[in-house]
Amino acid sequence: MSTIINVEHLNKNYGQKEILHDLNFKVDHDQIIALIGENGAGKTTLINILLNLISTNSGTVSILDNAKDLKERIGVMMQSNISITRITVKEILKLTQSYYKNPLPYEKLIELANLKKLENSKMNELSGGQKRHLAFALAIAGNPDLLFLDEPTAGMDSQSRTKFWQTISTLKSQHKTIFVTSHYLEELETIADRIMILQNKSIDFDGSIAELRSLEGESMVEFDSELLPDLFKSIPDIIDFKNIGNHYRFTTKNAESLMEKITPYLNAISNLKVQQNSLDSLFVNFNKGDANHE
Ligand SMILES: Nc1ncnc2c1ncn2[C@@H]1O[C@H](COP(=O)(O)OP(=O)(O)OP(=O)(O)O)[C@@H](O)[C@H]1O
Repeated sequence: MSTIINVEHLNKNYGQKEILHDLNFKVDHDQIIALIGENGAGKTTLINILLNLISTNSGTVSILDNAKDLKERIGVMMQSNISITRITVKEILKLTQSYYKNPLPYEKLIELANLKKLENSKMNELSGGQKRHLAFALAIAGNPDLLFLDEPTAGMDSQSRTKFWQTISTLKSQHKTIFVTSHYLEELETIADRIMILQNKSIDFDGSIAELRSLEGESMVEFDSELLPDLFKSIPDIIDFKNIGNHYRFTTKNAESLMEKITPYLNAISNLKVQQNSLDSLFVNFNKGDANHE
């Protein structure tokens, strides 16, 4: 099978400012890739380069092996909402479908994008969240193989977000490849096959969430105790330790060995909580580790 995205030695500057430095990665079929990074890290810049909307300073980018029908096979939902016009949702979707050889059937399209109740609304009458639904519908109208989603759920209510990610899951099961950026890391956590962390101008981490956990800590253990913090200092495999007043919080690679260590003190411990580390805290730890290494 061909490679969906292939990036080699990609460099990008805006004027004197270097944004991306020597990026190298490949994306294969049927994957959901989450590109995460702080504001200004360069995520949108990278997507714009992949879409050939802006140029690189050097390096090569190939999408779908530069197929002749490339435009037909890519769907895009950018951060900014579509411009406002007075035509209806149905009219713009039908028009967009007409540009493609094998568009999604109209009924399927409005169902997937959650637009059934809005098909006769004029575009300029849609709310911010509803415009995101429409932007998504326009992105998938052509039944693309590769979908770029830049902050897709920004402005959507929580029910819509849940439905949106279910739809993304369905699309993946239909062999679509999805490249998504979002600051809502808890949403990406369950859906992404692969996490790419963009920081310091390069891809600093590229792997599964399980791999990120093995690097940055499987679990978070929290409890309240009157005991002195020194008692807890010799516990192995601790990645991060916080003690505020009576509250203790450990990020650990090995929750079992931590539990063994604290078992003798269980009488003096309350509100014990053990949970798998979230993508949010993994990302924070990753950033912290990176800052410490600088
Ligand atoms: N056209 C431009 N000209 C000059 N600098 C730009 C331009 N577009 C973006 N930048 C700068 O490039 C950097 C990366 O911006 P980019 O929009 O790619 O970040 P991002 O990771 O998508 O951020 P966010 O999470 O806030 O959307 C930022 O410092 C931004 O100010």
